Amino acid sequence: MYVLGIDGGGTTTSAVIADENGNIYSQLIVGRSNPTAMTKQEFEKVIQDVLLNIQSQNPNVFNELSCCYAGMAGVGEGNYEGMLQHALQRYLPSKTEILIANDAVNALYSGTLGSEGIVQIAGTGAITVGINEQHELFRTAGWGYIFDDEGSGYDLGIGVIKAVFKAFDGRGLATSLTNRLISHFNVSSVPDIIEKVYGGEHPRSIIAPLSVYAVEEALNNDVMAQLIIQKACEDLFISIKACHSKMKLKDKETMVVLSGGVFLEADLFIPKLEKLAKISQLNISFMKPLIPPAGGAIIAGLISLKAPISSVFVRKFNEQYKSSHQMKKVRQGG
Ligand SMILES: Nc1ncnc2c1ncn2[C@@H]1O[C@H](COP(=O)(O)OP(=O)(O)OP(=O)(O)O)[C@@H](O)[C@H]1O
Repeated sequence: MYVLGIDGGGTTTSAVIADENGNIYSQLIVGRSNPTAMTKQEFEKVIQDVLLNIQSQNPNVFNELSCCYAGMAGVGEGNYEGMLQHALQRYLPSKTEILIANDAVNALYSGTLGSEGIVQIAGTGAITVGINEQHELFRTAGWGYIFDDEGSGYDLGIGVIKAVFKAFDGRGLATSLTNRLISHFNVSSVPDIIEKVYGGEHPRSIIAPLSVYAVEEALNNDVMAQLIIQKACEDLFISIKACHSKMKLKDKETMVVLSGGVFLEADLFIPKLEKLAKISQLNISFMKPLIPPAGGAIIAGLISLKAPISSVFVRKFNEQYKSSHQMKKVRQGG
């Protein structure tokens, strides 16, 4: 049984054709496909490019697709499902079932492999989404970087800049983050950072990448960086707890999947989150994703087809899946 899984996000769109054993037949990673942040024409063009490319890699398998599961950013927030359905229908075989959902479903199933649970996404932004056995979605946080998105890459980046300026003034402890920012922005003094932050691209794209310094310097035992990470964990936990309460899970054991760039070093976050869960007496466990989000879309598609998922799925899928870095090397002939 062949499923096309699409994971459409604010930065990249990943599409994969796979079967219930985790064998991959076509794969592609392109730029963003968030209908809330692009014109209808731009969005339709991305979908067209994705489907034509995926088809050209393996036309025979493409023609036999049982299902296309598209988990896309922005779905559920506006009236985009119709537009997406229409765009997909144009290029897919007529017998292929089309299912559309929010990309949080992909992220959750990349860890739980189809079971209910909560996914805490922390990339450039941060949002908590719970999905129960009835496939109902519960959302907390993630209302935008200006006043929300606590625990996101942007939020950590703001924490880094604040710590550096406070240390400069003597309002805060000296921190190794200062040298990291001076070298990142290639400036000679802390005040020179201001022009770099205000003078260029969108502040999100300048500030969010600084989150990596909070993580790295926390691992290097810098006190200020550790405080930034601790605060992020506390904020993220408040959102997880609120989502858990909305889902009315009570004492039922619940998995929380940590997904997104901020959690690349998940082991820094997990013990802190576990401690907070223990204090709150919540029966939740935190886990890293087992497969990429596009694999989560394949799982969701297989579940809707009531196809059994093989015990070798995760291993085979991970062996055959190429990261965006590997895909780039293939395109460059490396
Ligand atoms: N090693 C790292 N340590 C800490 N933060 C990181 C690291 N790598 C990436 N990030 C953060 O994650 C962000 C990228 O996240 P991700 O790739 O999950 O998706 P995104 O599409 O940009 O975000 P979103 O899900 O909010 O749309 C970066 O902007 C940065 O803030």
